[in-house]
Amino acid sequence: MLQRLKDNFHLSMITLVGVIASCTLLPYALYRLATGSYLVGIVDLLMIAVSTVSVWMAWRTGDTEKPGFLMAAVFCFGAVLVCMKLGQDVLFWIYPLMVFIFFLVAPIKALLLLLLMVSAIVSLHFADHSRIFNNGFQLLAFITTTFITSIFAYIFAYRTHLQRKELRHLATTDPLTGAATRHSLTDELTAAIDLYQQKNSVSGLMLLDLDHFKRVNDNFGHQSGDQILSQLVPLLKQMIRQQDSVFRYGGEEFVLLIKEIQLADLHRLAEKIRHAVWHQLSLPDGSALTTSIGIATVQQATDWESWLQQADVALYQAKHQGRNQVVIATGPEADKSNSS
Ligand SMILES: Nc1nc2c(ncn2[C@@H]2O[C@H](COP(=O)(O)OP(=O)(O)OP(=O)(O)O)[C@@H](O)[C@H]2O)c(=O)[nH]1
Repeated sequence: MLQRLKDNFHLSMITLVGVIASCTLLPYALYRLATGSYLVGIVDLLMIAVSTVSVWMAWRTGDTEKPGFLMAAVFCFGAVLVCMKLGQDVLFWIYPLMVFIFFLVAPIKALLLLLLMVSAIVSLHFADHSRIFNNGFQLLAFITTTFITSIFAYIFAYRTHLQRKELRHLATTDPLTGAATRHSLTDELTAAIDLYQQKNSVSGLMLLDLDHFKRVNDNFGHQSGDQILSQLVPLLKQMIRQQDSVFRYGGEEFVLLIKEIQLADLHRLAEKIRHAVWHQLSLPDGSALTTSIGIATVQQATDWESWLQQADVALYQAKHQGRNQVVIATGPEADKSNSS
C-alpha cells in the first residue's frame, strides 16, 4: 500500500485530499445538523461521502482521473451552496479548496472549474440581494484574490505537470535509440500475461541481438556502433504496429513485444525483421550486419521472467547454431532437458 502511494503521485494526492476533507468537514457537518442548518450539513456530508467513494474507486480501479474530477466538481458545487447559505463566514475556506482542486485534476480543468465556481458565487451574490459580501470592496477583493490565487496555482501546477512528464520520459526512453527502457518492460510483460489469462489474447516476445557487434566497435569505432543502434530502432518500429513496443534490453540487445499474434505470424515477422536488418542496415565499409532472434509466445510463460528466459534460451541457440537466424522457444520442459 505504501509502495503504491510512493509510486503513484495522483493516487496519493487524491487520498490525502480525501482524508483531510473528511476529517475537517465531519465536525462541521455534525455541528450544522445539530444547530438546524440542514442544507449545509447535508452538503458537508455529501462532500465527505463523495471523497470516500472517490478514494475507494481510485484504489480499486487504478484510474485516478475520474475520481479526481468527481471530487473536484462536487467540492466546487458544495462550496457555492455553502457560500450561498452562510455568506462571508466561509469565504476563507475557498482558498485551501482552490489549492486542493489543482491536486485533483489536470491544471486546465482545475482553472476552468475554479472560474465557474467563483462566477457562480459572484452571480448568486447579485441574484440573492447582495447577501454574500458586505459591500462592493469586499466583492472586488474576493474576485481579485481568487483570480491571483488561481493563476499562480495554475502556473505552478502546469510547470510541475510538465516536469513530471519529462522525468517519466527520461526514465522510460533510451536516449540513444528512442526505444523504451527496461524500466517499463516488466510491467508490459505482466500486463500481456494478464491479458492472456483473462481474455486468451496471445502476445509474442522477440529477443533480438546484433551479431558480432563488438567487431563493429573494434573495426569502425564506438560512434559508428552508436549510429547503427540508432538506425536499428526506427527500422524495427516501422515493421511493427502502434500497439507493439520495442525495449532496449541491454547494449545491442532489444526486446519486441508483439500484441495479439499467433506463433506462426510471430515467426514470419521475426524472419522479416531479420531480413530487413541484413539488407537495410550496413557497416561503414558497406558490408552487411546480421541479427539473431529468439521468439516465444505468452502461452509458454508462467511469469514475465520465464517468458523472457525462454526467448533468451532460443536466442542463445540461434547464436550457437551460427547466428543470422530465428529460433522458436521450445518451452520450459525442453529448456530443462537442454540445460541438463
Ligand atoms: N557503440 C556501442 N556499443 C555498445 C553499446 N552497448 C554495448 N555495446 C557493445 O556491444 C558489444 C557486445 O559484445 P558481445 O556481447 O561480446 O557480443 P557480440 O560481439 O555482439 O557477439 P555475439 O552477440 O555473440 O554475436 C560490446 O563490445 C559492447 O561494448 C552502445 O551503446 N554503443
